[in-house]
Amino acid sequence: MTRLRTAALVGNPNAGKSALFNALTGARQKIANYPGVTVERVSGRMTLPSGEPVELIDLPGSYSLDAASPDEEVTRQVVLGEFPGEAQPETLVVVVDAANLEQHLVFAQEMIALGRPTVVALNMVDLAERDGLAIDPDALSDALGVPVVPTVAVRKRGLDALADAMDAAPGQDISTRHDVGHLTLPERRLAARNMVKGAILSESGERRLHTHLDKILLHPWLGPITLFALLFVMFQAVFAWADPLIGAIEGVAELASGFVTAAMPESFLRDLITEGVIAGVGSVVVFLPQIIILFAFILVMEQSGYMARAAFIMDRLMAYVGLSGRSFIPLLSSFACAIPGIMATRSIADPKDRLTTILIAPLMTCSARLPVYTVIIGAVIPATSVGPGIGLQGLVLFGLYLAGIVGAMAVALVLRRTATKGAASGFIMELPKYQLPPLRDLAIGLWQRAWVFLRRAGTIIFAATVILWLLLTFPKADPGESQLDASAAGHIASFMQPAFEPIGFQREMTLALVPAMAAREVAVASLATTYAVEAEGEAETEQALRGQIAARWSLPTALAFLAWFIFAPQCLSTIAVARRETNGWKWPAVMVIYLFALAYIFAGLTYWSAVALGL
Ligand SMILES: Nc1nc2c(ncn2[C@@H]2O[C@H](COP(=O)(O)OP(=O)(O)OP(=O)(O)O)[C@@H](O)[C@H]2O)c(=O)[nH]1
Ligand SMILES: [Mg+2]
Repeated sequence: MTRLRTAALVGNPNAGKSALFNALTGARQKIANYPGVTVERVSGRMTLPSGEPVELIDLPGSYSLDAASPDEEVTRQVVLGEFPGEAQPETLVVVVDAANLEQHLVFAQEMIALGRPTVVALNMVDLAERDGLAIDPDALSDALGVPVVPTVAVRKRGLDALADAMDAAPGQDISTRHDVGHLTLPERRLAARNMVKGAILSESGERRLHTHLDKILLHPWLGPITLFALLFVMFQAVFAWADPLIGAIEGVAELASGFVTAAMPESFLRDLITEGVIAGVGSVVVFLPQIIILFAFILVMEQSGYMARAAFIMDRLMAYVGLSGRSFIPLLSSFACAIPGIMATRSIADPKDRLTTILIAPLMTCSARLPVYTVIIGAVIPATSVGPGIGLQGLVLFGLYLAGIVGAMAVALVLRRTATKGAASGFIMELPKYQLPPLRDLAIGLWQRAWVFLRRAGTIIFAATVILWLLLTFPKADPGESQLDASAAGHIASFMQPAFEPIGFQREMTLALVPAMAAREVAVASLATTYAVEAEGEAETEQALRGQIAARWSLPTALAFLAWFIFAPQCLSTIAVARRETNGWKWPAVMVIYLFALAYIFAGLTYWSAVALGL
């Protein structure tokens, strides 16, 4: 029996391993312009020019085999053949960044010293060239003692030559390699510097611009101000740009509802479609434009190289609460969704840092909260402007995000003094080059995001809404009784209501909290469906959810509901991932309890102070 030959892509973080992996295997691994993107081993199939199939493994980036963080540990185990159920890969493809060569050659030497068939992919030569840096691959190859192939992973350049070199790799004569196995780290650094010196053909001044950019963006106080301003613009844009589109989608939903009502006879099915599917699921789908705008900003920041700088800036601020800039990227991913955010904590070496980050990740405002926030802000906060180009609604949204961040930092501060006591660990992160975000990657990223959102709407949100609609519709009300009072859902809501009455929640809001455990957006769908069922038979009060809320909720009640959603751990999947990543129920339980407690307390404080202020 012949086993499939395997080759592993290894190298420093952000060298372009996953981009190369995608180019060679046709896969679609996430690539982004900051270190620590890949945190698991991923494999795919490619065929060498000789016709031989090879299993190619993409690994997390690593600075050394003396693994520090869990993702680097994966790399170490796979490379050394210690990964459970997997043989040691025959061929190593060391990916180095031509524009950061000196730093990348340190780990490359460690790989070559293992004495295995090895090929070096001199990647990102386009960026090096753009910077005016030309490297001689042959000189580098002589210095390293292994073949060096220039590549541009994202343009699929140099792939054939790389495949040829991989084909020939098993026949390499290891004995001609310089014996570098015994070198210490400082010696490797020195050797790397000399090798780069010897291999540079020419170097020019294009890098100057980037140095200048960094002087501003990494400046002790200009840097944080820029970051803050950027985030501010992002939240303004979420409202200002999306509003016309949201209005258009709402219009389509109303048309559809009208059409179904006209075309179908009065029936169970018709009510299910108009009240459950169109009112419920539709009320969530209208937020697609906002989700896309938010992610366009985040993806551009990731791809341009700015995000790593933001982490660098945040490092100092985060040190105050006992975290490092390492936690910044997992926390930032949590703005999309806490699940990838919690997964991304695998790149944090210190276990206590990591645990703290996992516990506070749900406080970052995930995109599922956006529909809840926007619908309520749209309903109760007037669309006035409070300054040139500054809308009040965008400001409130920014405030809610900020409240989540401040809450997370406060919790981190407490945790680091109690449950996860320990010294804050240091932070090393290389800063990627600036680049114009490749449009194609942007488009793919946005498409994937939109798809995730729509799939949630079509599956989990749809299912939760239909179940809720059934519970709202049965048992049927007697004449004179309200449908909500008579229904099973109404009984559940009435049962819970005493607990939520004191913090200003109305019964349908309390009810919305139950299905929202499946996914937060369902709170919106649930309110829309409840109002649609209630309005049934009444003189046509057909209006979008925003209008319903504006008519029914007082300002203190609406603000309390917003405050609740800043903190409430309303997402079963996040709890499940926290369990998996912490190997037990203890920490997820701590998380759920503290988050519910905060949600209740802050919703209550908000409600009572708003009432006291006469709002
Ligand atoms: N211009 C240019 N960009 C590249 C090239 N290869 C990769 N990139 C970009 O470099 C960034 C990092 O690429 P990844 O493939 O995610 O890097 P990685 O080595 O897998 O990083 P980790 O998973 O964090 O270890 C992405 O923004 C890519 O689009 C290249 O040859 N030229
Ligand atoms: Mg990767």
